[in-house]
Amino acid sequence: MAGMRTTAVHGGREDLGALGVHAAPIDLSTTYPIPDQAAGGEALQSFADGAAEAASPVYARLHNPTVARFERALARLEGTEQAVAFGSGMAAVTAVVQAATVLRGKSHVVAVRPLYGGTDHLLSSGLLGVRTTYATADRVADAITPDTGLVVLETPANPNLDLADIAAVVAGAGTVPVMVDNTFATPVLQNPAAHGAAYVLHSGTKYLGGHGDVLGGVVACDAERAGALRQVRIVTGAVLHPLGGYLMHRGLATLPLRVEAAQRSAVEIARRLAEHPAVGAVRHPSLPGADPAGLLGRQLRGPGAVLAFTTRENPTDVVRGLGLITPAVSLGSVDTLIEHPAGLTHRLVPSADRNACGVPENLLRLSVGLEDVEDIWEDLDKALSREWNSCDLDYVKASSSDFPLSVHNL
Ligand code: MET
Repeated sequence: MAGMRTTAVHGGREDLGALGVHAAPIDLSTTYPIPDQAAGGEALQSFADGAAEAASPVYARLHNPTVARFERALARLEGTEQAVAFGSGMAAVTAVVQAATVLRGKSHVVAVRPLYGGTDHLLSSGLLGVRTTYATADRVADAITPDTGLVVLETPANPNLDLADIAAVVAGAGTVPVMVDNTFATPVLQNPAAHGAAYVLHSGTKYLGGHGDVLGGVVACDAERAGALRQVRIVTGAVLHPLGGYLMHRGLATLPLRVEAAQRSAVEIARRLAEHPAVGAVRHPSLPGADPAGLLGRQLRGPGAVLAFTTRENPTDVVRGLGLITPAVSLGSVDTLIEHPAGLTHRLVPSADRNACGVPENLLRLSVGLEDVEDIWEDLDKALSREWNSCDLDYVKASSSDFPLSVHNL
């Protein structure tokens, strides 16, 4: 079997030699000529029934060959039979919830916090017609009811890098399928399907695209579940644009190298932040005590390149003092990004719920990019030291206990 880097480069390119091209073709057709109306009707019916391919794509909402290449490549990296791409990560989450609940006559979801704030908000809003019970990873079994259609887990978690044992959550879920958001780890560092996850979700906007210029989502799973996801995608129209499919497919070729390089810098930045007097707690799987269940090496092949830390001063003032690092949501881009979860990515999660799952007001999330590590550190150190030098020492003493790292409520 080919190695990860080889699969990343060659996945979805199997037919290019026969086509006589080197770069994957981009098919922008919205509709396809159907000389034989009956055959076109049969193809349409096949897609409506969930087929991955048919004699003609018929219409771009049903199938797109460029997007299908990206899907095949991602499925190979995740070790699943198939993958289904969507116009955004949130469209992908929505389709999984719809396929696992409404399509199966269920209306209850169990979710482990923290999750990306948009996912948390979607699940708690009731917009999709489901009720959600939030449980800690070790209490999932207690929250399951006969009406539960899906368990939702993100590990490493957005934004605080909490780690969960996927196989243990799958065991707790019993016959209920588990969706794991694998956006932070990428298939380079973790393959949740190998640990029993039924759906492996990515916001492709992050590491898969990798350059901050494409919005998309993708779900890797078995062929049967992929068929149901395609049925949902066809009816709801939550498709990925072919240019998005092309860019995410292209991004996969360099994914292992980008993740490995950013991860090396993140380990160093995490170590230095942990010693900085202006920093409270640092969350990164590489740090001592961050992986009590011993998941590194068993489930997670590396700690990744996203970290989080609390500041002893106002976090927005720290961000204001940065010059090189980009103040922005999202992650997994070539440049280092920093954001304030309580104010941005997790703003729509009630503050009491945020605090209960280890996302305090003074937490900053850092997605370490591909710059020289010394330049990233110089920028961070300067911004942190400026705040530290001007801060009130009484305040520092009073807040030195930091935040409870692993306090969650059912
Ligand atoms: C609109 S908030 C955004 C995006 C992204 N999912 C993140 O965690 O940063």
